[in-house]
Amino acid sequence: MKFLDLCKVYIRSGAGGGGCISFRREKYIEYGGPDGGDGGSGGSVWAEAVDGLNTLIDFRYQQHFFAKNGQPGMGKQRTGKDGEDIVLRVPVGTEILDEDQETVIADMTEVGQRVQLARGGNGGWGNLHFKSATNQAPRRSNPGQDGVERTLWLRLKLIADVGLLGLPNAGKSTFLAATSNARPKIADYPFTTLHPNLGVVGVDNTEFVVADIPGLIEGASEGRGLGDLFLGHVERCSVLLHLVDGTSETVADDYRTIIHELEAYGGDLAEKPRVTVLNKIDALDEEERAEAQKELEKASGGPVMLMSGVAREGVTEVLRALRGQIDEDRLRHRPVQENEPWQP
Ligand SMILES: Nc1nc2c(ncn2[C@@H]2O[C@H](COP(=O)(O)OP(=O)(O)OP(=O)(O)O)[C@@H](O)[C@H]2O)c(=O)[nH]1
Repeated sequence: MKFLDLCKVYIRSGAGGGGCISFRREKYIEYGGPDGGDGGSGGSVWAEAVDGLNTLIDFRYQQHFFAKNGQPGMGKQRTGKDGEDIVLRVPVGTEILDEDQETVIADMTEVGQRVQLARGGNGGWGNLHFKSATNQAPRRSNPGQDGVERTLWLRLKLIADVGLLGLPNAGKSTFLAATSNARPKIADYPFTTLHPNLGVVGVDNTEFVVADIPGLIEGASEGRGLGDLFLGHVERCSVLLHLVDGTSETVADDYRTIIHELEAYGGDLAEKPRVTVLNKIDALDEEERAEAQKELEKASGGPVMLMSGVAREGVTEVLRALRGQIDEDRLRHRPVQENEPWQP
């Protein structure tokens, strides 16, 4: 799965078709009046934010978007055909920038949002339009208006759906590398992850974005360690994935350390839906698994899933659980639709 967050596109709207000069010619009718039709309009170029996309990869394969010109007008008062519009389908969170890469033309933040990037040229008037009391046989028509050509940049700012939490060495980078396109550094020492890594994760033909947050340590919310810097990113996630290292002697304490940090940070972080996972179960036998799971369930007061990022055991189940939470969150935050019955 590839992932791209900046790309250049060339767009051009269609020119309008020219107006037509023509006169009615029929048997037994002398001096038939003007009957030249107008040109059709050129196609416009639009951008539309759509659901279910989270990369700009398609724009690597196609960068040119030229709408068709309008057709010229014709005799017998026939108007030329309009050029068809072109729509660039972009993921939600895409910014459209001018050629300078600085001026933001549009920020596509909502599904269905549509912005016109280049307007198609108007069609020219045919000579029928120029008929007047003093000029019954005008030999005049207008050319169509030119199309507009632009170079634009698309920049995708992904907002992570899932924030990965856990003490240093809990296996966050390993999980992200195993499930997504992200290639984080993995090492057997704390704080391998210095910047949040974003990865697009796929499960059951849907995708979502996971952000790896550098290991939280005690006191991170007061600015110690690196964690605090990145808690801000977690704030916008709809669900948190909390990984606990199953090989630790102190799983319950490890769990609480993170929860305390979340509470200390404030906002609604601690109230966010969470999926709690006991990781590295490949290194535990049956009995140790059960014991650690029980301990963690007691500490968290909720269900605990078992997983091994390395052996890929239980990974799909965890991804499905996350997907479920993301969907629930979307339903909760969805704007009320028109005509939707009110529900208390
Ligand atoms: N046995 C076992 N080891 C694992 C598993 N997942 C990760 N590890 C090991 O645990 C160590 C730390 O893994 P990372 O993925 O770097 O942990 P992290 O939570 O991202 O660590 P930081 O980036 O430092 O916060 C590495 O040596 C991994 O090989 C697992 O499922 N089973």
